[in-house]
Amino acid sequence: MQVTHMLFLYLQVLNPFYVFQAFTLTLWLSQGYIEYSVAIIILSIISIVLSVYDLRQQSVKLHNLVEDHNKVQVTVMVKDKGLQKLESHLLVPGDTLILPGKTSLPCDAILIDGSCVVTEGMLTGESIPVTKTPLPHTENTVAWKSHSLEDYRKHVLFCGTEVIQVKPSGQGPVRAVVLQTGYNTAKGDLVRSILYPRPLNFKLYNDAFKFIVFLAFLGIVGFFYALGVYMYHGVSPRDTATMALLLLTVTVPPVLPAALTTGIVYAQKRLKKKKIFCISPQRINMCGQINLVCFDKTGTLTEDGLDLWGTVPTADNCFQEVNSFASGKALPWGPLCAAMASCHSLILLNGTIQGDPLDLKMFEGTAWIMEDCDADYCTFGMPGSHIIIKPGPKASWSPVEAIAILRQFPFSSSLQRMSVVAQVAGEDHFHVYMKGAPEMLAKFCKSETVPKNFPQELRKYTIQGFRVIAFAHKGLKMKKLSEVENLAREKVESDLTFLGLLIMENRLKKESKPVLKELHEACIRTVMITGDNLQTAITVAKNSEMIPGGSQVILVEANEPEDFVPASVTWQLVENQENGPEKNETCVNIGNSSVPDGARGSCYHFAMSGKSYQVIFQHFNSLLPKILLNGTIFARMSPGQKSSLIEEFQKLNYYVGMCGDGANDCGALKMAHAGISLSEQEASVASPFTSKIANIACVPHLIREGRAALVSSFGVFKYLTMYGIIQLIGTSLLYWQLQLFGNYQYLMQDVAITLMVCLTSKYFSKVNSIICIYLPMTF
Ligand SMILES: Nc1ncnc2c1ncn2[C@@H]1O[C@H](COP(=O)(O)OP(=O)(O)OP(=O)(O)O)[C@@H](O)[C@H]1O
Repeated sequence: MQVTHMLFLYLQVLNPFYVFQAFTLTLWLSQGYIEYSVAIIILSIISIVLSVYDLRQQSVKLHNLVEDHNKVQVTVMVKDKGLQKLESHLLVPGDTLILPGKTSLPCDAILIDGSCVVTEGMLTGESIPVTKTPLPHTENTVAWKSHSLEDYRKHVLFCGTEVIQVKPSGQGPVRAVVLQTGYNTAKGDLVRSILYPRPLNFKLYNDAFKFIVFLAFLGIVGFFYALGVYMYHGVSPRDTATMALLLLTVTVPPVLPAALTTGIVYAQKRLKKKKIFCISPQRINMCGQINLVCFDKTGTLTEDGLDLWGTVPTADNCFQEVNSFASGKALPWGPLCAAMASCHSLILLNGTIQGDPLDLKMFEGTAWIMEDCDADYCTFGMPGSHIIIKPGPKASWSPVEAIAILRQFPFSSSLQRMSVVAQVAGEDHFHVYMKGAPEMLAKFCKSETVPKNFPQELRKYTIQGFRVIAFAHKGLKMKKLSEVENLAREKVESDLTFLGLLIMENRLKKESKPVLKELHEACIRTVMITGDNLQTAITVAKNSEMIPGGSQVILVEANEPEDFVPASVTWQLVENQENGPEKNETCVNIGNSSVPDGARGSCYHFAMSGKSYQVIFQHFNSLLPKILLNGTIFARMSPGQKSSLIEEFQKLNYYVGMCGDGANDCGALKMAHAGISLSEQEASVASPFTSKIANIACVPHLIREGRAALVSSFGVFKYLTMYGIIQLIGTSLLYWQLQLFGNYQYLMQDVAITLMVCLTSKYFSKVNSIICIYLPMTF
């Protein structure tokens, strides 16, 4: 919807504050305050024009963001008529779209034939290519969304995203069926949440409103006082009424509501210079109130491009020697090397390999190369239109000439794993390779293939802060590609053989430590919410001093109820973990839930996994707030759990900031009072704030500017209300003598003094560091 200038003007003039002002001006004009009234009319016109211009700018920006994808030409398949070109706004759910190549998607659609690679940066802020696969053809009658569980997003092309590559299947062009259009799309939903944000319970606005009501009450008292005085002196009823109404208007300065937004305008300009963009300026004031900031780990606190450290293969169910990458030797050939070379969702785009930074690093580590399937390989008996990988010149010797990646079951944060089906050149059967979070992957492996010392080996690396990925494999007995194409994910991801671990360095960004220190000094709590391993998260938190040296970490583990055993929570000091789980452990059962005595000091930090969080959320809801008061590390959290945690913090009256970089943080970014997405995309609807500089230094900048805006709005508000009360008292005293302030006195007070205070507020609101202050939010 395009909102015109005239509509904005109309809405602005009908604003109760301008209606009140019109009433006041009429009164003043009737009293002969000509110069003063003219000055106020000029100021009001300037103020209305500026706000209309500002609103229109915001609306045009948002409109362009929405409209860009609405004006494309699309090709649809029409029954009995073949292919037809039409304007994208004519699409309706159920149309069959043909995707010829690079294009912007004007609607949400489900892929039914062929696969394609898209960038979803506009929706998620993350600009890495994502592979979309067609909806599998299954015979059952279950709705496709419930059938594919969380995986369904892998088949859906979202409006506003860009298709950068299409891969037709053997059966014709890439086809998708339109699911939703316009405001009903996922993007429309996000835009709606910007236009009509969730009402935020902001104390400043609530208190300001209460104070205005109080001033209005004072005005009414003044009104009756004036009536009394003028009637007592026998003044005509008409003049008495005018004088009484005049006193009523004196108390509430008409510029009051505008004063609350002055700071925001200046703060937004300063943020832009620091490459922090904002699509919801009302949130800036709220940033000043933030007293808890949640951080995602990978890509936010730590570097995105991880460095390879080593691999630990298994043989005969035992871990072997570590192959270190630092030695410079090529990774020796073996099943683990084959898995690393083939289990990823990288794509070849204009000759360069692109995709998830983790996948990129891992593939580089194998020194294999990637090619699109060409005639050569098809002569090997390999099917066409798939990615082919083969040993590069620097790779170690391998008996395998090439591997074709035939099917991908892409990675998702909630699944914590991905798998591929591949075929080795010259072989007539297929292989499944899987990689993912070690704890998750072990669940899909045959237990006898997982080394007995798996937990200890994993802990050995995670305790050093490494990021660990595990690999597994199985052979598929099928002979035909068509059988592979119809395989369900559950069938592929079962009974695997554990292959080993890949260990990656997880280096802190250089800005992380000083920023966390600054936040601590300002008494702002910091919390880590990550999808990574719990021990890795604890180590990173210690290294970054999110958990200061000398503090103790208590591991909270909660177990689901089983048959006759109720749900339980166990507490364990991380330092005591080596002593074995039996020792130093306290069990707390339902009905007897309490936080251990030792944990009440602030130098204790609770750490828990997403699984434990879920159990506590469901079975120990009254215990949750107590844990959250000292909870600092939340690991292996799914995207849904991340946003639920933010909501729980908000219930404890925290003003929560969230800083994240990936698609798995989107829900949490939207839920927080101030979500900051680290993204190269300026125009993203993923969160209210976007920082183009990919480190957490934007957090103190934003809090500082928020506080500056808040302090200046509050200062101007205080000044104006004080000024209103002084004017009420002054006028009341003069009324006693049946006198009034002169025209020029009002002119000086209202225009010269008040206007100056509002306009120069930007100079007294600039702060250079966040200090530990308690902002004056109540009167
Ligand atoms: N491309 C991938 N393929 C397979 N497994 C992966 C991949 N990327 C991450 N993982 C595994 O899944 C886990 C969860 O990933 P997720 O992206 O949710 O969080 P993260 O990147 O580890 O951390 P953060 O939430 O701090 O960004 C990771 O810890 C890792 O073990």
